[in-house]
Amino acid sequence: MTFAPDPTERLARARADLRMGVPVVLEDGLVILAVETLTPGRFQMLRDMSENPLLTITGWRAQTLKARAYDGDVARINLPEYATMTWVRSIADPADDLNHPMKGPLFTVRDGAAGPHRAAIALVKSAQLLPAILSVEVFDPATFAATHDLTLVSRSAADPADQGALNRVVHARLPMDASEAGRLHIFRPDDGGEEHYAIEIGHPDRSKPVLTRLHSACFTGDVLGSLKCDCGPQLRGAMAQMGAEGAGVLLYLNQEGRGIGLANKMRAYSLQDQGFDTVEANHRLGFDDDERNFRIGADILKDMGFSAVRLLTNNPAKVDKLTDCGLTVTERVPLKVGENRHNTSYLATKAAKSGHIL
Ligand SMILES: Nc1nc2c(ncn2[C@@H]2O[C@H](COP(=O)(O)OP(=O)(O)OP(=O)(O)O)[C@@H](O)[C@H]2O)c(=O)[nH]1
Ligand SMILES: [Zn+2]
Repeated sequence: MTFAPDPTERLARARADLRMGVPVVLEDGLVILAVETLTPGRFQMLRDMSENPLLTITGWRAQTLKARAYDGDVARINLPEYATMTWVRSIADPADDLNHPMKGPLFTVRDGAAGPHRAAIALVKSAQLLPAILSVEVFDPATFAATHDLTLVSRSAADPADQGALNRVVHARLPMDASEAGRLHIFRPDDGGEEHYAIEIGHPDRSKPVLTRLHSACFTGDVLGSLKCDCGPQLRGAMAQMGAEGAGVLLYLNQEGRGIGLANKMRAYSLQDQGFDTVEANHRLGFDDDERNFRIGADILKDMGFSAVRLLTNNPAKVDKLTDCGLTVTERVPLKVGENRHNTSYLATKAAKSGHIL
């Protein structure tokens, strides 16, 4: 027995380090730095360490930059001699793409293992940073990490499919506008990631399908009343329906911006102001159109004793994911509220490209 953190527990440290610009060491023998938080001092140290540092971006970002992605979902680019911090940043961040479209030629690497780079990209994504990393290889990663007091993580721990289990923390009574018979439950993952919430309304019968909503956090829509999406009215509409029926469960999942985080969502909004739609903006940033993991929702529902749901959604992917996770979705209940002149094209894009039912 030891007090030392296990590989899953070390993930939270690794995410915090990367967000501060501190390198992280992968057990496969890679020292990585997030491009978004790169500092001049550490950039220089990385260059001094190796003749050939690599800059890894996602396949989506490579597509925008017209770079070859031999590894499919990631592209490992040789860091050119002339690369400055500004140049590296411009590879990761599309903010200025339209003014400076030509950044290459970019030489993508074919040899060597892509797996550790894929894990590194998953790690910076889970830290809600731009999906781009700089790396150098080290021969003895454990000694290197110990010598420099860096966090050492295993590739399997960084795999998002292998995320930590959720634990119940507490629940308490919460009277609300939608229903005075409300309870708020808090769930905490054991990998130090975001907490998620379940709002239980009334006393749903566990032996029958429960009216359910999987709501993804949207600070702009839920709190600020943004008109760019339909989240705020959907949140309140779902709660009102549960209140009217006397029972229901709303999962408030902290997966802001379809899982890319608020800062990246605002980067996507800037790109949308340049004329790209919600899906294209995610891709130009290097993300998939939807980075959420709905298994979290399924795990919470099961933990609360529910096995069958009537799901309030216009998104068939949510139905499929819950079904894949062993829940029975007896009905998809449409939730069509909050359309306005600012979000018509956003909703149309979700219907055309993401399979949403209008
Ligand atoms: N990346 C990105 N995220 C967005 C954008 N607009 C809204 N979001 C996020 O999208 C999520 C909203 O999704 P939900 O309403 O839960 O689900 P949905 O997939 O639209 O399906 P419904 O159940 O039909 O509402 C929230 O996390 C928002 O923050 C955008 O333009 N870009
Ligand atoms: Zn929203």
